[in-house]
Amino acid sequence: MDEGKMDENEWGYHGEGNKSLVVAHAQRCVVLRFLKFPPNRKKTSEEIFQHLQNIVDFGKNVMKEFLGENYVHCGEVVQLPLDFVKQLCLKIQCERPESRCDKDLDTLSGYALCLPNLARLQTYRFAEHRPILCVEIKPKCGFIPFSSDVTHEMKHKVCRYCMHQHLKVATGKWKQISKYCPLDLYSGNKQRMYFALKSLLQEAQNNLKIFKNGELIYGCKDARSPVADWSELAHHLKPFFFPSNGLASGPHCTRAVIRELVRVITRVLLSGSDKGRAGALRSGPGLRGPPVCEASPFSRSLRCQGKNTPERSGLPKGCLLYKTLQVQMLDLLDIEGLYPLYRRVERYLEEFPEQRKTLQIDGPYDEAFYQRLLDLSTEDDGTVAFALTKVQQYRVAMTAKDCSIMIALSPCLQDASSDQRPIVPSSRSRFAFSVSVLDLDLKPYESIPHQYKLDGKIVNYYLKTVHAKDATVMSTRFKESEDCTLVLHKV
Ligand SMILES: O=P(O)(O)O[C@@H]1[C@@H](OP(=O)(O)O)[C@H](OP(=O)(O)O)[C@H](O)[C@H](OP(=O)(O)O)[C@H]1OP(=O)(O)O
Ligand SMILES: Nc1ncnc2c1ncn2[C@@H]1O[C@H](COP(=O)(O)OP(=O)(O)OP(=O)(O)O)[C@@H](O)[C@H]1O
Repeated sequence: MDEGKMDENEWGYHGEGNKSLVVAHAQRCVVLRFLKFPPNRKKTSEEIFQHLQNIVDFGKNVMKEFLGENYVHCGEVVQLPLDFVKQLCLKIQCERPESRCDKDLDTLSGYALCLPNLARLQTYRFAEHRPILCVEIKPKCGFIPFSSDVTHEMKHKVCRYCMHQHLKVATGKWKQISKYCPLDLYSGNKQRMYFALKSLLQEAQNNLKIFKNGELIYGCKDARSPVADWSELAHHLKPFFFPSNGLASGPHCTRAVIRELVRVITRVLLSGSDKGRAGALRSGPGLRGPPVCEASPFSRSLRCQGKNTPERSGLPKGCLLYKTLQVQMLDLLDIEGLYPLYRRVERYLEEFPEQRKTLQIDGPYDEAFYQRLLDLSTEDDGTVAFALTKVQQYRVAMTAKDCSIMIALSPCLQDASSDQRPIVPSSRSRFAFSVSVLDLDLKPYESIPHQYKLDGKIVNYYLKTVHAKDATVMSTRFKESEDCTLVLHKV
């Protein structure tokens, strides 16, 4: 990229999250990722450069090691003309969802990350004329805490995502509870994975987006986005999955297309080579938590039918979901066990503030930082060193709980032998695919107290409302059955 000759007209709004905004080049397969800040909290250019460089280093030295070279794209920090950034910011403003406008794009430093556009097959430097379909999934935390520090029994039964749904709906973030449960997606059981993916398609929230040729065609821009329209989605997808047959439109066609999509995504998610060192993190068999979440409609319906809870089929060790889950499980103590250790580090830093650098709280995220993450002991010897290791592991785990997976699918030409990339078949077509992870920014040390408070809020809200309601239903049912028994007895 020639940073000297930047033209804002060649770039378009692509998407944004809570902390960054992404623009994509119209022709080339690259994006620029800018940081965002609340209006009154601007940082210096030097701080922004360091922040972005830390993101790159963390990707290179930590996440590539854990997840594997092929899945992680670190990009590079680029310095752009300020005039270009200002014009670009003005140009894209009208496309930003209202709910994200509480933060402004950083237009003062001129720094951004330049990354491959993962919504297109990243193996190409230049956009092809071949159509490309891309599915982005933010799977969230795929396990139930196994830590003995957990004080609420409910946290050993219902996963955080399912509990959090109730608080999110109550606070108006989303309109309705999703049937998606991360434990179903991470189960490795195809039936459960289909259910999870279909649930994401029904209620995408910020967990699913679909792009066609780089354009968002499905998924929420914000809570006010219109409800999911499967027939419109099927209309977009039909040429990919049924390229040459005249499958009639209508509900039958919609179902067939969605079924194909879900099957292909499941296959891709279960594929992968065994590179990366997530295996070094494998915890013992006792340290895994229950395989199902009691709130998942899938396991609930099995229970209602009197069937056993499904076995943990397990994910293949080479696949990205497996590796991501291993990194998530670096959260060995749960926030309840971690928080006192964070306080220990805090007390130490209050006494010796100059040690912040030595402890690598704000980087550098180098090989030494990575090596310390591999110590999975949970025996607290009372030292700051132990507390620090657990704090850093927790930050990395939280990062893996909030990252997204991008799956890019491109229909294969007849002579697919020339294609170097893996292929996934569907019933009527074949796709070359690539899988990547994005949003691997290490969670800040400062967010730990917020995590602690939020955790309490999520659980208490769930216990107060949903569980209490369930208990009322159960006791009514119990009363009814008692009444019933009494009646029978009398007769
Ligand atoms: O706490 P959670 O689980 O709600 O996750 C936050 C996400 O909300 P979600 O539940 O996925 O809708 C949240 O996503 P949205 O802004 O809601 O799209 C962010 O990803 C946030 O990360 P950060 O503070 O920007 O680094 C996420 O915060 P972290 O907890 O990962 O720091
Ligand atoms: N390299 C990339 N290629 C294509 N699209 C990307 C890329 N990086 C980010 N995006 C798109 O931009 C969106 C926002 O990016 P990202 O998730 O990194 O933002 P964030 O603000 O860090 O997220 P969060 O809300 O989790 O903090 C993503 O959901 C994705 O659709």
